[in-house]
Amino acid sequence: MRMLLIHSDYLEYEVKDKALKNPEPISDEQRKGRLDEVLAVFMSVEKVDESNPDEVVEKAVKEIKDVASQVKAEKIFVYPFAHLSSELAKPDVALKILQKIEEKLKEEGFEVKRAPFGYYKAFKLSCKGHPLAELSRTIVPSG
Ligand SMILES: Nc1ncnc2c1ncn2[C@@H]1O[C@H](COS(=O)(=O)NC(=O)[C@@H](N)CO)[C@@H](O)[C@H]1O
Repeated sequence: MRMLLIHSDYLEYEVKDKALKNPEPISDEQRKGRLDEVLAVFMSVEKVDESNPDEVVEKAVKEIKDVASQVKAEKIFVYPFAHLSSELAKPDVALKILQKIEEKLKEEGFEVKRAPFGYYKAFKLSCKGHPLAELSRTIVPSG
């Protein structure tokens, strides 16, 4: 999994067209979303992650928690992003992993939003620009 973490004043998105034949079903209220004072995490789930999704979820949550505590972010935006890797996992596996990451981060007490999966989306992002505001992480299952 490849992650790009941007500590932001805000991230907002608006769903446009379908990018997959069968994107994740969403409600009308999920067509737009915004969080302020947020750690935006753009994530590409990779083929290699399919071998041990649970381990990837665990490692990703640990990394995100670590960065969130360093930048003192209490809100996380989980953003599916297919452009950080050329070895993408299948959409059904990717969605499950992203949903689990969202769930675990909520259990950890963060306010979390997840952008809809399988859609083209317009988005606006305001990066804070401090030294830790732009980070990337690569996570691979050990087994
Ligand atoms: N492995 C993945 N990791 C993260 N997001 C993904 C992944 N696969 C699909 N998506 C989601 O599905 C959308 C489209 O995926 S894509 O790889 O860009 N495009 C395709 O798969 C093409 N078959 C259709 O355009 C992405 O914008 C993202 O929302």
